[in-house]
Formats: sequence, structure tokens, C-alpha cells
Amino acid sequence: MSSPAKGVALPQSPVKGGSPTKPGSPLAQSKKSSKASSPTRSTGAAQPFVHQNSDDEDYYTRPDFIYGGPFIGVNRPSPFLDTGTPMNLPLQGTFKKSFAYFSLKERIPVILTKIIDYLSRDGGSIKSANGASEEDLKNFMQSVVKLKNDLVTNKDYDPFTVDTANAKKWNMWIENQENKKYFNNTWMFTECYLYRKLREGCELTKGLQKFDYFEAQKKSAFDNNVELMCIVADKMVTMVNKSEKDKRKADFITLLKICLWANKCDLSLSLGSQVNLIQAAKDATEKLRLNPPPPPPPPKKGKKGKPAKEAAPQAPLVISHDPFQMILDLKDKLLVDDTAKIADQVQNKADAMLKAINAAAEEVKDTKDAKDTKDTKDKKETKEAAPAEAKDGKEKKEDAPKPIPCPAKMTVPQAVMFDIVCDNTGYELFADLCLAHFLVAQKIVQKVRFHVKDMPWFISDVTEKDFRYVIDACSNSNFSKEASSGATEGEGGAPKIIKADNLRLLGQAWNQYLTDGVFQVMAEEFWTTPHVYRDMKKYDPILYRKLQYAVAIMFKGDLNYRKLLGDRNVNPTTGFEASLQGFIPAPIIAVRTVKAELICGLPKGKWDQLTTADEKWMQSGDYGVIQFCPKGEALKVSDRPCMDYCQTCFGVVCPEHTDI
Ligand SMILES: O=P(O)(O)OC[C@H]1O[C@](O)(CO)[C@@H](O)[C@@H]1O
Repeated sequence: MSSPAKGVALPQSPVKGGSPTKPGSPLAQSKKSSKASSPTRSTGAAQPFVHQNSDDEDYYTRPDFIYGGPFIGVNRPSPFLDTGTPMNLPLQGTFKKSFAYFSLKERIPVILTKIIDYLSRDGGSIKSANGASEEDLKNFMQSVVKLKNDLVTNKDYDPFTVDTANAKKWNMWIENQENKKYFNNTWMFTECYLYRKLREGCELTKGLQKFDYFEAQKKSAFDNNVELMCIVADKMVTMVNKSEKDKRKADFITLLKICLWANKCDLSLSLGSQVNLIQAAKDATEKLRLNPPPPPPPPKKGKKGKPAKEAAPQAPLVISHDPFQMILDLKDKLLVDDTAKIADQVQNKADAMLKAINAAAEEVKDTKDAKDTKDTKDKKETKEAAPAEAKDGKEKKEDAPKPIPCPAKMTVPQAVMFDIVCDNTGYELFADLCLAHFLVAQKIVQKVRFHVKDMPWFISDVTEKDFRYVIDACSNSNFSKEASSGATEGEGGAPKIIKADNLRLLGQAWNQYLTDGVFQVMAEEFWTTPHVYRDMKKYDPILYRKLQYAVAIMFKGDLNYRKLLGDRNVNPTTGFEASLQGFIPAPIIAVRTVKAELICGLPKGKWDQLTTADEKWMQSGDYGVIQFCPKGEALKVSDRPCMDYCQTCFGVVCPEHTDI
């Protein structure tokens, strides 16, 4: 990992004056606490105070100029604390033992440096692929260099200068921030700002408007995991034929877990380095070999008349890269498993929703029939009264387009829909598509809406272009390879050949689903704003309402999880529903491998146990949760109709919101 650019590294000299460890201060408490019981879980809210190592020494001790008088050295209180994130506070770059601080100080500068390297190394091909000029490339590169320097020197955010409605909104949000410095504001705001600012660098050029600086990495990530996709595709064949209840439930659960572990494949945590699950499995096996788990305890003797308890199974010593075997191998790393509840309740809710939709359609039909009968009667009377020549003319049949009622008035959706708020492209998106395909094929739902990003985001997040790329790449794959060691062997012990035949079929089916509107891709602006989800209603009520039509919404990955929890270090034993802070447009499913220091819904003592074993377990992506909140806000006739209401649709037929 390279350090921040020369000459701009954050200063580390001691602050003059001020007691660094006041009794009762967060730092004092952290010093008292042992490493294992984590200082930050027992502290109260952090108060800014002067301490020894300020990351912004210059600013906090810079002399004040008194008009007409001397420069006087003052010690301002520094917000930097030598702790992790205190409980219930937002993750923030001021907590020097937190992953947020480490990310801003070390990880993101590396990500930005890699973009700069890429631009200088592949400038020629970037220019020709985008029709961009040398000037465009130079300007973009300069903007990335400046962004990196501003970050590592903890400057104030720059306002956006590109003339777009979105940039104006960002400027307003920046203006509303109490802290405008990269490290001093919330990690969420700063991180999102950085990715948005990167985009602006392209928007300000003529020729790089559509340039995706992460595209090449995303494409390689797809190629690196095709073998896994072929393995999953072969199994999918057995999951899509209409099956009986128990198998359907078991397959639903399996696919949720495939979706979970696919979330290991993000390029942001790996700083853009390729994540190859086959290699990762080999590395994990090697780790186990060097540090094997203790043998399971001997079976307990049964009480009088009762059979002896079975011995606990030996923890696996080889981690397979076969995604289905991986589910079993990683069983203990799945910290919260609500999959059975999800499978049951999504099915039940979907059945109930279908009934309501059919009943509503029946009602509309009855009204229409009654109207048609009346119309026919009226017409007949008019005809009889009409002049003779008109009676000879043929009757014109009109094919009225299917109206979409005003979304503000609609309380029953148009179809049973499942929503996926996507995270990473490549293998993770492939896994999400498999789950979506399964839900449609088993007729649990009629439609799946995929929510993707409207700009390159956190390196590997799915954009609309990536979405189509993955489907096309699956349809056209001609992968064929002898299975790597660790995968299932073929008949008679012969090496198994892994082929893309079924993967191609899946890709073709998905293309058809897209054409038919069974799969829908939506790239709403809200997903690339810095707002956490409890604020969605305020910032994007229309999206909130759209989500309310879903039978359930699956939020993928770590960043979505952070936004669901308000990016706060909540108490790890707080329940999932309470942690959502009122954000329940529909039942919520969170499927996330743990890559940031926040989690909820853990059993008592689990967090301490994991932290004792490995202080950094929350940064590794090795653990996962699949959590469920079955509640959803009931759909009422809206008291806050959408912006088009009464302007163009007049509450009858919506010309705008065809995605509902
Ligand atoms: O792709 P995911 O699962 O959202 O992870 C994104 C990564 O980026 C981060 O937001 C940090 O930059 C982490 O939370 C996580 O490591």
C-alpha cells in the first residue's frame, strides 16, 4: 500500500498544552479498557478535546491574527480522538483507530493513485475509445490529483462547478454540513463526495462524459470468476422447473446464501485488486493448514435412559471454491441467518399480493364491463337514430393502451415485484440475477426491479452499462476448463470439465426477461447521494413510494448496509428493525459480508467473542449476515403526491412512472 503523496502526508507532531487523557474522556477510557473488550463499545458520546497527535496540526494550532496586534498562538480543540468509533456515533475519519480513518488516510488515496496511474499508462487507448482529446485527459487527471491532495491534507470540500441540477443539490448539501473537512465530517458524506467529485472531473471535459474509469477492472473481475458462474449455472437448471414447497424453500435459501458470499467480490475493499474466489479459497485453506481449528469436544454422555449426544462436527480443513460447498464451509461465519423466515414470508406475502392484484383487476373489469354494456346500449340507440349511410360503415375498434394509474392513488401494485438494490457487478450481480430468475421461474413473483448506480461508484458497483455487459457476457461465454482442484470430480474420478452451456442459456433468458419487462433496471439518482436511508422519504419521496410496491427489497452489500443503519456504530445487539430507524417502505432483506465497523442483531456476547479472537474481523469481509425485517409501511393514498401529480396526469393515468 503506498503512502499519501510526498509532502502532503498528515502531520503527526504533538499538540502543545491540554491534558490528553482527562479522566472520563473517551481516550482515558480507551486506555483503561483491554484490547479485547473494545474501548469504543463502553464509551459515551465523544466530546472534542485537545490530544497528543492531531492529524490537522496546522489548522488546530495555527496562530490567530488579531487586527492591529500580534499573531497569537491558540490551541483549538481538535476533533481527532485516539479511539475507535464511540457507540451510537456516525463512522467518521476523526476516530483514529477506526476503519473510517484508515480508509480515508490509506485506502482511498491508493484508489485515487491507481486511477492516475491508469490515465497515464493507458491514456492513448482511453482517448481513442472515448473520442477524447489530450486536453480532456490532462484536465481529468489534474482533477484526480487535486482530489487526492485535498483529501490527504484534510481540506474543506470544494463546491461543484459543473452546471447540472445534481451538482446544485450537492452544493446545497455541502453548504448544510456542519463540518466541511474530509476527515471531520461523516465518513459516508466524504466517501460519497469523493466518488461524485471524481465523476465531475469527467463531466467537465468534452470527450470523457461517458468514460468509466473503473470499467476495465470490472470487466476483468467478471472474467476471473466465470468458472464459478458455470458451476452455479449448472445447478440452476435443477432449480428453475416448478418444484414442490420444501424444495422451493431450500433452493430459495441456497440462492440467498450464494448471493451473500458473492458479496466478497467487491473491488473497493481490495483497493481495486482483482478478487478471485478460487484463489481466496486456496488462501483460506492454507491459513487453516498453518493455524488449524481445535478438534471438536468429545460427545457428551447421555443422561439415564437418553441417548448420548452426537459429537460436534469437525470444522472444515479445506475451503472449497465451489459456491455450494462454500455455503457449508462458511456456516459458522454467517452470524445472523434469517433465510428460512425470508423464504416463508416472501412467499406468503407474494401470494397475498397476487390475490389483491387479481381482486383489484376484477373490480376494474366489472366497472369496465358495466361501462361497456352501457356504451353499447348508448351506441345502439345512437345508431338507430343515425342516418342510413352511417349504419353501413364498419365499426372502428380502438386498442386503448393499458393505463398506469396515478401512483399517488394506487394502493395495490401492478404486479408482484421483488426489488434488488444491487451492489457489485461481475459474479455478485450474476448471483443476484440467479435469485431473480428463480423467483420468477417459481412464480413467486412476476417481476424483479434491479436498482443500479447512475455513475461509477465505489469501484465495482453496478451501473446500467455493467448490467447489460454481464448479461451479454454470460450469453456469449464459451468458457471451458478442466475443473481446478477442490472442485467436484467428474464420473469415475475423471477430471470434470466445466463448460458455459448453461451459463449461456441463463444469459439468453435474462435478455428475454429484459425485453419482456420481467426484469427492469432502474438507475435512480438517490443511490449515489450521500444520504442514509432513513432520510429517503425526505430527499426522494417518489423513490420511497416506488419501493413501497415491492413484496420485499433486498439490499446487497456493505455500503447499503451502512446506509440502512444510518452509518452509525449501533449497539451490536440492537435488533435489525430498530436499527433501520423507521426506514421500512416494504419488508427489508439485508445480505452483506462485513466490511465496515457496524453491525446489529448479534446475540449477546458474540461481538466480544469475535473481537477477542481478531480485532479487525469487521474489516475482512470474511463474515456475513442475512437479516430480515418483515414489516413494511402500508400503502395509503398518498398525502404527498408525486411532482407530476395534477400537472400532467391529473390523478387518473400516469404518463411518467412506468416503472411502478
Ligand atoms: O461493495 P460493498 O460490499 O458495498 O463494500 C464497499 C466497501 O467500501 C466501503 O464502503 C469502504 O470504502 C466498505 O464499507 C466496504 O469495504
